[in-house]
Amino acid sequence: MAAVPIWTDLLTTRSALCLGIAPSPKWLEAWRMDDDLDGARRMCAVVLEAAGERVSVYRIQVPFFTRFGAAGTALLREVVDGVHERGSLAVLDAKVCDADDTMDSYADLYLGPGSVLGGDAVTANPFMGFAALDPLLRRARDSGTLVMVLVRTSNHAAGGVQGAVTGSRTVAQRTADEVREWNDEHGVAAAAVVGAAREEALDLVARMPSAVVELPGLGRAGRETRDLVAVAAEAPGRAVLPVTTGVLRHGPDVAALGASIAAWREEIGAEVPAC
Ligand SMILES: O=c1ccn([C@@H]2O[C@H](COP(=O)(O)O)[C@@H](O)[C@H]2O)c(=O)[nH]1
Repeated sequence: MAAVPIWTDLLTTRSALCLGIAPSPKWLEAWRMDDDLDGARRMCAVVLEAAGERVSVYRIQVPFFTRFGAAGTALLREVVDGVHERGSLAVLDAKVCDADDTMDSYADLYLGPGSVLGGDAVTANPFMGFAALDPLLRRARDSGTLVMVLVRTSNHAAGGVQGAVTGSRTVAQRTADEVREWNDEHGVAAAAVVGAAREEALDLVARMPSAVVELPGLGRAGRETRDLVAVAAEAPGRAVLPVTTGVLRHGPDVAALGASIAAWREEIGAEVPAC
């Protein structure tokens, strides 16, 4: 079964670059903007103006909006609408984790045009067991959206849990296999976050042949762009390469941000083959 067509179309025609939108206290201070709702609104407007239609996907950090309460949630919806006006897709990075009908309520909040926030994907944590994600995955499938399951994250503490061996596989490998099985059985709605180093990432991506895979790490110290591009090359039309720090550090100047986005596109685009 193939990856979701709209994702493949955008990832191949616009490049695999995904831009992070993160109106955090840290970035608002660095951009000399007030750490309040107006500051967050200004920052998002600058990011969207600089990137325009040059990125296929925006990864929006949900807590940096919801920390402002109901008004922050409304701003988040405005930003999702702005992403859609640019013909791009919005990943809502909320890392949800729960079970049963609680997951349905997360779908009501995050997934699809009829939801509160209108996202095209939401990130989800499988720590309660992969089967606990099922209600969210079904809602994603029925709304043409994706659940990006944390298969292997890039933070330093992740290895202790995700690298632990259960039977003959690591937890990350087992989760990757569960992503594949879900897509094979129910239709493609399970995507994956794979923030591992090159060899481990290659193995995990190969285990999920139909899944969209987000490969974090671009622009981070200690991560080589060529390694990420090599992994993305094994997942043509379904690899998403997010960058946040590597672009936002050039802000708030719109031209400098735009130049950085163009440079990242070139750096990854030339080497990621189309389908
Ligand atoms: O494995 C993961 C998955 C998500 N994140 C998130 O990324 C941002 C940092 O983005 P950069 O593009 O690296 O600047 C961070 O806020 C996490 O929420 C991650 O770090 N690792």
